Amino acid sequence: MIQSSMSALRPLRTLLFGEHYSLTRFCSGFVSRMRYINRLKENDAACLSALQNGHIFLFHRLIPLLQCSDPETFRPIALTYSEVQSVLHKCGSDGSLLKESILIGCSEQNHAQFCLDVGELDPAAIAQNCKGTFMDLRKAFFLLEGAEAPLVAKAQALLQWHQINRFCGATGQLTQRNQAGSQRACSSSSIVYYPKMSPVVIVLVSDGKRCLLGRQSSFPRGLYSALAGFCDMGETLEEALRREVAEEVGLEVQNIIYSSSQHWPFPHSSFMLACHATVSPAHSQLNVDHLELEDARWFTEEEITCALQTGAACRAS
Ligand SMILES: NC(=O)C1=CN([C@@H]2O[C@H](COP(=O)(O)OP(=O)(O)OC[C@H]3O[C@@H](n4cnc5c(N)ncnc54)[C@H](O)[C@@H]3O)[C@@H](O)[C@H]2O)C=CC1
Ligand SMILES: [Mg+2]
Repeated sequence: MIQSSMSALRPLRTLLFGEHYSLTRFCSGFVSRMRYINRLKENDAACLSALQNGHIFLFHRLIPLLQCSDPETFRPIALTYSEVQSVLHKCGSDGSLLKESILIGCSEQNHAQFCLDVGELDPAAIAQNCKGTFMDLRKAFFLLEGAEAPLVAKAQALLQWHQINRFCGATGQLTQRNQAGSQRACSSSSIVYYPKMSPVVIVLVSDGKRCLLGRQSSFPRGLYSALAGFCDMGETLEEALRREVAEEVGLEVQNIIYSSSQHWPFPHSSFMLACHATVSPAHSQLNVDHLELEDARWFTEEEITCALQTGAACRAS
């Protein structure tokens, strides 16, 4: 009975996951990778050994080292420990810098992944030795392969967090990081600091036919975006969303629906929580706070589709 129901499932499995699908491997691969990363965060010796067998992504003053396969596609360069050691030697460093690498993940091939900022060394020499280019993440972000953009963003965010959290806020003493770089601790106050993200709500408000987009004066010309704002201490997601929309465009929204979330590295790690919300057409008159937004407008679906298709600036009629 069990056997026959299992074999009945086989075509569906193949359809969903391909010929080489194996339930055991599929589940345990993810679980074991997550447990492995967790163990490396807690065990300095294991983390150091993983670094020696892992892959390292280089940054120079928070700018990632990338390889351009064609003008439209960039990839971060995964180097082995010995490759980085050799590049550092060629650039006049003794290689001790390698211990400052920070754990960022684990590849599907079970290689621990690290990032390292070589900010004290000559970027041109590093780039030449690695056959890559240091490229500002804001420019490269949308040209990176889908799965690699979050990894590079996470690496940059962690490197930045370490650079600006070297001292304990209570004692002013230098803090010490663990080998993985997943925390910093002050030996005087015993405070442990963890990498921080600021929660931000981003909301697409609709009146049933149109949706509301706004722009800050700092945005590139012609760029409009869904409204966004930082959550205040003590607020729920819904309270932050209602307050931000009220502050920025003077509307009271209803029917808040959570959609998805994303880490956003610029300028200092935000945790973006995306929602949809509505206002009734009778209450859609905008009262824009021009201290916060340069402009906000209602856009029709056709206007947005047209702007997305042409890549042109989204302009209201
Ligand atoms: N449509 C948008 O505005 C988009 C925003 N983002 C991200 O969301 C973030 C928040 O959006 P904004 O409209 O700028 O926020 P906002 O509407 O809350 O205004 C920013 C102001 O909030 C204050 N603030 C409160 N908590 C803060 C914190 N933890 N960190 C920094 N400032 C804080 C500061 O005075 C700052 O000038 C942006 O920094 C950006 O990274 C991303 C995509 C689109
Ligand atoms: Mg805002």
